[in-house]
Amino acid sequence: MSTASTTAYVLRGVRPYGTDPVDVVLADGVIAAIGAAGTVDVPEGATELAAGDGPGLVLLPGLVDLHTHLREPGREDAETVFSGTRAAAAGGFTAVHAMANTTPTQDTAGVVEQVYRLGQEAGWVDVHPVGAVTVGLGGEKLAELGAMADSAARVRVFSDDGKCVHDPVLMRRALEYVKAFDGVVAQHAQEPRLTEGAQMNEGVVSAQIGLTGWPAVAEESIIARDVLLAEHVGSRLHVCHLSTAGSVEIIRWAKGRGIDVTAEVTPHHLVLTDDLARDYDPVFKVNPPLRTAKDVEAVREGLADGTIDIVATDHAPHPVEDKDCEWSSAAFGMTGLETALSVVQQTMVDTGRMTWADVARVLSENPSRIGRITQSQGRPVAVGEPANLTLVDPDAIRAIDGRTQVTASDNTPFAGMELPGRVVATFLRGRATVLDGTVVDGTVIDDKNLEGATR
Ligand SMILES: NC(=O)N[C@@H](CC(=O)O)C(=O)O
Ligand SMILES: [Zn+2]
Ligand SMILES: [Zn+2]
Repeated sequence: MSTASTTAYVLRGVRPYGTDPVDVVLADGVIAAIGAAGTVDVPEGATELAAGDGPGLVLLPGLVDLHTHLREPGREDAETVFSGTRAAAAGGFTAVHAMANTTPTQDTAGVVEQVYRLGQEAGWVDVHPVGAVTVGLGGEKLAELGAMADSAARVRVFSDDGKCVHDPVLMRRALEYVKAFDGVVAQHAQEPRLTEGAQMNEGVVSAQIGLTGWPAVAEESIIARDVLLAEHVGSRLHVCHLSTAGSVEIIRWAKGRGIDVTAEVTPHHLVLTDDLARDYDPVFKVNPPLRTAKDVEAVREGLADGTIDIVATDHAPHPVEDKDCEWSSAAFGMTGLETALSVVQQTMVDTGRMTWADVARVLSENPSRIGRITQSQGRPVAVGEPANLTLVDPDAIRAIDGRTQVTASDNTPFAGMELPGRVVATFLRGRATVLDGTVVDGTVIDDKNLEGATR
């Protein structure tokens, strides 16, 4: 049962991709009309959303996250499918890919279908489970990739994220296997031997404060190996959370050679540096680690010039007891769903390096394409298209506070900072999941996901 399509909306004076103001009508789950003020037919009883004073709200295709940790099953104390997807809607997302490092692992058709159904029941965003590459993320035996692909969850993205698929033979087999169903292997690029006991980026800061370093080469050597493997077997590779200047160079080289590789950067790697580790506050402990200012500049440049295809949150919620402890025993990871768009605005749009159309590309169109969900998500803001939309106020300034975020965990590295931009409304197939910057509770099972088996 879906409550979609019952309410019609007219968005007055909004700017698709940041262009000139128009009125946009949403009805029956689709974009019914777009036109100059006063020129479009507004269905009777439609709810009006006005852009207010100033330059007006920016209308984007609903955001798509290729890398979200929802923690269910297994760590419901950190997040559930419900709480994590509610946070995603608050952040402007209409679809997320749920990473496989759950307990039990998302390595069978049964577990991915369970997560897929939980996503439908929650109804906040489309949930696309990622399948594990190896059984239990153990790195020894390929999981049932085909069964997950054929399941109701229709898995296309496979990853042992949290762990690297280190065995080159297994990585090769996985790349070969996923070709049969147009899948992609998303690699967490971390050479395990080079990162034993690693706590933060290896560099000046780690030497000064006495923490074991995670060298850039541990990431870069795996990426270099994997792009060559992908070329050798003619398969598609995706690189998770790329974080170093050298990694950007390797991807640029690989794309120049025609290798079918895509890459993501997280919001935190676009702005934060390893200097933040100096106070030993584990909120800044993450994998891969925060790097240097030079790396931050390189990933921004790579994102602007298209070397890096997408921004993915790597939303990694952890309960207080796993983060509020000594640095060396704290968990790796930070939340990101509710701050991602603001960080991209601050680092890329407000600096003049990207347009809002570019934001739509890196946060919606490209992740949809990589995840093979282009029937339903990352589609143009155009008449007849499904009304998966995000309405942003770029002039708002928000003070970030982990305790008031929608996610069940409060480990945001942006706590205490002010960030530009606020998600005013999010629509999933024409149904508002967020209005006036607040999530709309009382949603019900949404089984209209066109990519799923239940269409
Ligand atoms: N990014 C992190 O630091 N942690 C992730 C795992 C991962 O993305 O590698 C997690 O699951 O907590
Ligand atoms: Zn990872
Ligand atoms: Zn991750």
